[in-house]
Amino acid sequence: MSAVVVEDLTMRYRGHTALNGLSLALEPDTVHGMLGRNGAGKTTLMRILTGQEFETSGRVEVFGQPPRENPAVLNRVCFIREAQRYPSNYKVREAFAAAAIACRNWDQAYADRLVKDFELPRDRQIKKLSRGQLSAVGIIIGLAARAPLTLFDEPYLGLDAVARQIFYDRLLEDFAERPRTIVLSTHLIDEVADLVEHVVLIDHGKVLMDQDADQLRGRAVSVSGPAEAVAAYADGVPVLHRSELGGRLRVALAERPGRPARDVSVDSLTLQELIVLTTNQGDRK
Ligand SMILES: Nc1ncnc2c1ncn2[C@@H]1O[C@H](COP(=O)(O)OP(=O)(O)OP(=O)(O)O)[C@@H](O)[C@H]1O
Repeated sequence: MSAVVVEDLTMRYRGHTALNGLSLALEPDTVHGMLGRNGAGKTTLMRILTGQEFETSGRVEVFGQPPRENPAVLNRVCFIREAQRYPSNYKVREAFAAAAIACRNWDQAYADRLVKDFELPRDRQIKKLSRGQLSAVGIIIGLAARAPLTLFDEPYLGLDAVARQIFYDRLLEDFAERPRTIVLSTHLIDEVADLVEHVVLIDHGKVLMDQDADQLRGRAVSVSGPAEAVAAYADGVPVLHRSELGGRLRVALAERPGRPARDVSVDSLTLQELIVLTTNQGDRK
């Protein structure tokens, strides 16, 4: 059974459609990357999945039930947002104490290890933390909560590269021992390219791409060379982008067609390049 099923989901705010007939199924025990441009609808979708917002229309099920005002679902969900707020006078350790009460699967020993990894000052007031330290608080709560559905919405604003790597490493280690359904929304696509198992690309409130990462890795290519040779090589394959200069042609292809001629060069596209090209192509339609 899918962990999340969304069918024809629409969310309209006054005068604006944030989700526009979006359909999606997320497999359980998988790390999903949720990608898309600013304003694509990612946060709105996550807010609906976690019962913080109610859809205008459509079907939403999390673990087989609608999340709306449903403790049986919401007790199994943890949502960490970019600008997570805590009561302003809380100290770091008090935020964790509150999370321990709210989260059924909370692992305090694991939270303590993560506090050391991120070098967080436990006794400091949350409002005095640096931007990155504040993000680390959310990440620790999201990991130590061990919720069956954990959603991280751009969780690492201000977090330095070392701390981001600690997050990715701990997430993978913990996921290997305790598989659960994780949704990670991020704009740092290449950083998470090896971490995510499944990629969902949202654009203008719809799903533009919904694929296993393994199928995407190394599949899309950039091809360049003499225009005629490249055109012959690319024949019949979906073209994501095309540019021609002085008899030389460069195309980005959604799939690698096979062995190229000797004067045609073929390079793999990164996940980020593929996402950008696919989004641009979607926007042109
Ligand atoms: N409460 C609201 N009232 C009106 N419009 C809203 C509201 N919340 C979100 N929107 C609009 O809905 C669209 C989707 O917003 P959303 O926050 O879901 O995007 P996002 O994909 O998470 O973007 P980002 O990557 O910038 O965080 C945006 O155009 C946003 O301005």
